[in-house]
Amino acid sequence: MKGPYPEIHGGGSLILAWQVRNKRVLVIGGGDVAAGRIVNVLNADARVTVVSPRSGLNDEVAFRIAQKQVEYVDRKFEPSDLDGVDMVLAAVDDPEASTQIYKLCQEKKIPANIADVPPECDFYFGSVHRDGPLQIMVSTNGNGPKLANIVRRQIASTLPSNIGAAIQKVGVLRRKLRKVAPAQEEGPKRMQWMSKICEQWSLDDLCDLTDDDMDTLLGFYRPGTVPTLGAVRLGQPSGAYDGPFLI
Ligand SMILES: C[C@@]1(CC(=O)O)C2=NC(=C\c3[nH]c(c(CCC(=O)O)c3CC(=O)O)Cc3[nH]c(c(CC(=O)O)c3CCC(=O)O)/C=C3\N/C(=C\2)[C@@H](CCC(=O)O)[C@]3(C)CC(=O)O)/[C@H]1CCC(=O)O
Ligand SMILES: NC(=O)c1ccc[n+]([C@@H]2O[C@H](COP(=O)([O-])OP(=O)(O)OC[C@H]3O[C@@H](n4cnc5c(N)ncnc54)[C@H](O)[C@@H]3O)[C@@H](O)[C@H]2O)c1
Repeated sequence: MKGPYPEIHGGGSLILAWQVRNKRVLVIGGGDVAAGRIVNVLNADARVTVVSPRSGLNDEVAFRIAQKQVEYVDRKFEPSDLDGVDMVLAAVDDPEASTQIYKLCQEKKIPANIADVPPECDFYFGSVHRDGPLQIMVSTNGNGPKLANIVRRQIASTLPSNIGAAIQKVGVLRRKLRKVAPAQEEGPKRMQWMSKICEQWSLDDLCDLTDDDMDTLLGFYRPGTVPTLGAVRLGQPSGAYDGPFLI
C-alpha cells in the first residue's frame, strides 16, 4: 500500500561523511590507486600507515613517506598489520592477497575497501568535489566510475566560486551563536535564525563578514530578527537597534 511517507527504492548505498580524524587507516599498496586513497584520508585528518615493498612505490607515495605525512612499512602485507587499525584501504595488484586481506578484515570487523573488487568492499569511494568545508560526492554505486567523475565535474561547474568561503564563514558564525544563545533556552529559535541568515544573505555578504561584524551581529541577536550586513556595519549597540531589518 502506498502511504504518505517516502517510498523505499532499495539498491543504493548509505552516503555518509565519515569522521576519521586521528583514526588509524592502513593503506596496503603504494601504486597509483593507493596514492589517491592516501590523499582522501589525509584530507580527512586520519593517521595513515602504508605497507608496500619500496620497489612498488610510485613517486607521490614515496614523497609522502619522505615528508612523514604517513608512516611506512617496507614489506608486503602481514596479518599483524591489522592490529589496532580502524579502516583498511587495499590497492594491490595481487587478487589473492586482496582476498586474504578482506577475509581478515571481516573477521576483525575492520571496514575495508579493496580497490577493483566491489564484492570485497564494505564501502566504495566516490568522485568528490572539495571547496574548503564543502564536499560533494557522486556515486554511481559501482555502475560507472568514469561517469561519476563526469557528473561530479558538471555539478562543480554550476557552483558559485565563493560557496566554500561563504560556508566557512557560516561555520564560524554558528559556533559563535551557540555561545551567545545556549541550546536549552534558544535551540529551535537559534536554528531558525541561522537558517534565515543563510536564506536571506547573499554569498558575497557571508564572505565579507569579518570577526568584528559577527560580534556586532550577535551583539544584537534577537530570535526572529535578521538584519542586513549594512545594518550590522552601522554598529548599533545590543538591544537598541531599530534600523533596517530583513524580517
Ligand atoms: C570514484 C573513484 C574513486 C577512486 O577509486 O579513486 C572510483 N573509481 C574511479 C575511477 C575509475 N575507476 C576505474 C576507471 C576506468 C573506467 C571504468 O571502468 O569505468 C575509472 C575512471 C578513471 O580512472 O578516470 C576502474 C574500476 N573501478 C572499479 C572497478 C571494478 C569493477 O567495476 O568491477 C574498475 C575496473 C573495471 C574494469 O576492469 O573493467 C570499482 C570502483 N571504483 C569506484 C570508485 C567504486 C565505485 C564508484 C562509483 O560507481 O561511483 C568502486 C566500485 C570501488 C572502489 O574502488 O571504491 C574514481 C573516480 C574519481 C574521479 O576521478 O573523480
Ligand atoms: N577502483 C578503482 O578506481 C581502480 C582504478 C584503477 C585500478 N584499480 C585496481 O587497483 C589495484 C591497484 O592499482 P594500481 O594502479 O595502484 O597498481 P600498481 O601496480 O601501481 O600498484 C600495486 C601496489 O601494490 C603493492 N603490493 C603488491 N602486493 C602487495 C602486498 N602483498 N602487500 C603490500 N603491497 C603490495 C605494490 O608494491 C604496488 O605498490 C589493481 O588491482 C587495479 O586493477 C582500481
